[in-house]
Formats: sequence, C-alpha cells, structure tokens
Amino acid sequence: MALDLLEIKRAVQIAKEAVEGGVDWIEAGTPLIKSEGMNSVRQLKNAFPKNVIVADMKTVDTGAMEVEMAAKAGADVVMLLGNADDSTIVESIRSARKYGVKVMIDLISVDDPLRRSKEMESLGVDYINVHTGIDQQMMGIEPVSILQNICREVNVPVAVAGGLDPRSAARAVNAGADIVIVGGNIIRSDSVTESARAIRNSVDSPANVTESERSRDEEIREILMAVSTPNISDAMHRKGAMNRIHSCTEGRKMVGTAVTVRTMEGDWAKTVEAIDMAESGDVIVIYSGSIDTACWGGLATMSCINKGVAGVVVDGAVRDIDEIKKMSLPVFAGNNVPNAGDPKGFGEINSEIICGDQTVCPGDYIVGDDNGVVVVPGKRAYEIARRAKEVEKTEKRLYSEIQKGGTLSNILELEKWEKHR
Ligand SMILES: O=C([C@H](O)CO)[C@H](O)[C@H](O)COP(=O)(O)O
Repeated sequence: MALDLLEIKRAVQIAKEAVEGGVDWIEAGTPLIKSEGMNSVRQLKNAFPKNVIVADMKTVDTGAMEVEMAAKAGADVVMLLGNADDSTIVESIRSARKYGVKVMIDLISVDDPLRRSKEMESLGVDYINVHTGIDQQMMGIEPVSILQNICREVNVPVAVAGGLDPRSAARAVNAGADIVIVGGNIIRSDSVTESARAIRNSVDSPANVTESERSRDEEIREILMAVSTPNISDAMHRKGAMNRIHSCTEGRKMVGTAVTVRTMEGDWAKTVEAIDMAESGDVIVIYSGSIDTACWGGLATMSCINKGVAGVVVDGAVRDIDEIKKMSLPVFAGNNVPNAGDPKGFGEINSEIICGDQTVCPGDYIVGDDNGVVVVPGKRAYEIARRAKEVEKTEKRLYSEIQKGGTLSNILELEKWEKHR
C-alpha cells in the first residue's frame, strides 16, 4: 500500500488500519517523503518493524546517496525512476547491496517500458514497477494493459501501480503481477481496513472477480452522479460553478449532457422546442435574459419526463414550482415567478451560451445538486470526473477521522501549511 499523504501521524494510523485488512508492504509515498523527509520512512519502520517498507524516492540522480539515506532510515526497498541514467541505476544498486536493501524501478513516463525493463534486469535491479501516475490515470491511462508483456519477458518480480481497485488488481494478478501497489483506493477510503481487505481478496483470488464493460460516457455519468458539485468544483480548481442558480427541486441530483438554448425575456418557444431536440440523458440549459418573466413551467417539465431528459437549468425564471416539485425532474433556476412570456421564437438552440456566468457548449456535462450547478467541459469530462472522485475519497476519509474526534485543522495540520506565515 502506498501512503501518498502529507502528515506522518495520519500515515501511520492509516497504515495500521490497512495492515489489519491484509496489506503486507507499506510504501512511504513520494508526497509523504517530500513533506516529512526520511523521518517518514523511519517512523514507518518503527511502527511496522516486520513489514517491508518501500521508500518511493523517485530518484533520478545521486542514486547512491538517496539509497543510503532511505536504507539508513529503515527502508527495505528503494524506488528509483526508470528514466534515470544507467549510471544512476548502477550506483544505486551498488549502494543497495552495501546497505542490504533492494532496488525497485518505477517505469512511470518511460517511452518504451518493455525495452527499459529488459535493460533494468540486465543492470541487476531487484524489482520493476509498471506504474501510471495519478495525473496520467485521470487522463484514462492505466497500467495493466502493458503489464502482461513485461511479466512474460523479464524474470525479476514485477510490481504494478496506478489507481488500482479490487477489479483492476485482480486483472493485474491475472496478467502476471507479483506485487500490487495500491494508494488512493485504500488510503482515501472511509474504511481503510475494508478497502485493504477487498484488494487483498482480489489479489489472493483473482478468479472470483467479475468484470463489467461500460462506455466512457456511462463511466463519466456514473462517477459524476456519485460525487457532489463541491467535489467537482474543487477538481476544477474552484471553477465551473454557475452563479445565482439554485435547486427548485431539493434533494434531486442531475447529471446529463447539455442541450443549450438562448432566448429572450420570457420567450418560451425555443425552450420548449429544445425538449423535442433533446435525447434521453440530456440536460436543457437555458439563458433567458429575464428573471421576472418565466420561460419554463410545469407543462414543459412534464414533457421532459416523457422524453427522458435528465434535468433543466434556467438562467432566468420558472413558474408552476408547486407542480414541478411533485414531478421527478430536477429543475434549477434563478427565480420563481407566476407570469410567463409568449412563444415568439427568438433565440437559438445548441449554440455556445453563457448561463449563470459560465460558458456552456452543447455536449458539456451539467451536474446539479442542492449546492447548485457546475459545468464540466465535454473534452475534459473524464479527467474531471476522475479528479472529483479523488476529492470525494479524500473528504470521506477526513469525515471519518473527524467522526473519531479530530478537527479539520488539527488533522490537516492547517497552520503548518498556511501560505503566509
Ligand atoms: O507513486 C504514486 C504516485 O506517483 C504519487 O507518488 C502512487 O503511490 C501510486 O500511483 C499508487 O497510488 P494510486 O495510483 O493512488 O493507487
């Protein structure tokens, strides 16, 4: 298990819970080492003398010195980058032999992982790690597809890392992995022990794990449905949230792809015509130009339900809110009023619009909940969904630590990390 955290106290606690779930190797992740230095390795070895401690140094130069540092702090395995020069690898191995530790090579961002694996084997490394980094994972890159060839062609034990969950861990074992390294899906879980156990079971009995095929769109929708709009906004570096728009149908979550409408002053022709153009799973996003005259109401809402539309967002006013609340469609708007405009036919359907001060293009993913509405650009939807999931995992873990009696600032050692002190 990889401890990609910033605080050593939390890392030790999480490692304890993970070991209870069946984890046997414990990795001081690179962020932890950068934050706490070799002290993180030292404290992990003190707390877990019988477990293998991996120091994920991601060393790229001065290998002998970094291996010595990690070994003296208590590491059993030291991770170097495969992109390091051969001279660094060779010196690291010499140092590792001297201090009685093993060298693992991380193939993250290596151009030709198979060729480099063979080169590493011939230089005498102890382990190879087929790894896609956290940022790469968010772009849909995963490590298991390149694993099989490497496992076939080299004789040193092969580890695998990169966003593994119980399903992909089983796939990795089936592809020949000897060591499975898991970070986020254990350490950011609200129940570390159970998550570790689920991975352990998959690794021990990979044949019992079933696979299900999903399209990218289905995967995006499933993730966006599971996370909150604050998670998504955090994942977008606090961007994407619509201003002024709130839920008119509290408790209803909405995820769908945008069909956009620009109309004027309560003119409801285009807004209603858009319902016929929309497909199941779309969200109709309307800029109406008036918060005093409704361009949307109960009849339009019911029509949407018949078409399988996922929701409606109106930068403007809606009416019949009492009727709408009785129906199942999530509706978000800037205002509720009794009066509607006329169907004059001004405006456009499916052009780029501004809604709640955010640019919305047809096909963008629109997510709404009781916090408000966020726009996820279609081209980055998978990446943002994956990053939002990571935000959600971190928050769940923090909730569970606060439930045990902590406070947010002491758990995060907030003062230490203030920007201006
Ligand atoms: O090595 C890692 C990453 O580069 C940050 O240091 C992770 O420990 C490794 O990827 C495992 O974590 P997950 O990908 O979250 O499973």
